[in-house]
Amino acid sequence: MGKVAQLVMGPAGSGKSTYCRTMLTHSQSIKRSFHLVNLDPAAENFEYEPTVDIRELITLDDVMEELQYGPNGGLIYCMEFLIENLDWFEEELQDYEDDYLVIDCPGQIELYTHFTIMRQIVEMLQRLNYRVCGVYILDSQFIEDTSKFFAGVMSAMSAMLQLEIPHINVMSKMDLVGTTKKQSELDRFFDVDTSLLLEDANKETRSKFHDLNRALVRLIDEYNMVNLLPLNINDEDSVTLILDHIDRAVQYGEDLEPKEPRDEEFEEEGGYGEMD
Ligand SMILES: Nc1nc2c(ncn2[C@@H]2O[C@H](COP(=O)(O)OP(=O)(O)OP(=O)(O)O)[C@@H](O)[C@H]2O)c(=O)[nH]1
Ligand SMILES: [Mg+2]
Repeated sequence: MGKVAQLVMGPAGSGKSTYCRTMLTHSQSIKRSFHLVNLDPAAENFEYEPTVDIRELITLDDVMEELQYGPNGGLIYCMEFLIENLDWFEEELQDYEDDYLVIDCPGQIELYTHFTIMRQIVEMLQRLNYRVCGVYILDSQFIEDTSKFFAGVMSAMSAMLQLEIPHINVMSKMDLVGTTKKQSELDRFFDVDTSLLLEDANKETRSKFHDLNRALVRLIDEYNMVNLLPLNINDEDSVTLILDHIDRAVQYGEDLEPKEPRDEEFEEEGGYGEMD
């Protein structure tokens, strides 16, 4: 089946760790074996024990205490330390020959805009024959207004351009907007109609910014940022849909041989009717 890794990125607090937890729960219900990899040196508790954990190499608390770094500088220090010790990471991954990783990343936006750290991690995974899919999590507050939406989309786009891997964007915390926004307002962002976006953006900004709005909308059109998938952690279908997109992006399972059912399984399951 080959090796697959979801690299879960996004701004601080956007719901990356919750997404990873939701994916792991989902994987159990569909009987796939996913491994959680934690790359956040400041992470606290996990419901699922990470299979690989950067905190075994370095923790943010130690860096802040011993080197007197602040939290943001300290985090970048930790990630650079990981890059200097990529052989540690490689060794930790060696045991997993044919596997599926869900990699929880830190929320420092700098990692996705101008540092090359994530790119180096992707290159290492590719060297180990992982097919990597970028999963960029934006939370639903980014659809509160058009300028926030632009800001979110720009950050997702910079990650996408920097990493050059199959990429999907997920809008998390949709359970929080369900009741407050009308479906027609939501469609504007999910099934992006850029002319409506431009209209809204122009209403929200002074006229000297209208050219900029037009340029941003054109960029969204050209890079096909329309692909924003809603995640409602209480709705299994939304998780299934996201995983389907990722499967297609990394061509998961395309190299699988069709399986013959064993006789007893076949009978228990009631013949061909129940097979998947
Ligand atoms: N209602 C709701 N709350 C969520 C959802 N996803 C995350 N949260 C909450 O948002 C906060 C941040 O979620 P995390 O999953 O820790 O976000 P993160 O992106 O991993 O955060 P950092 O690692 O600190 O960057 C927590 O209080 C979560 O409980 C969601 O889908 N719905
Ligand atoms: Mg987190």
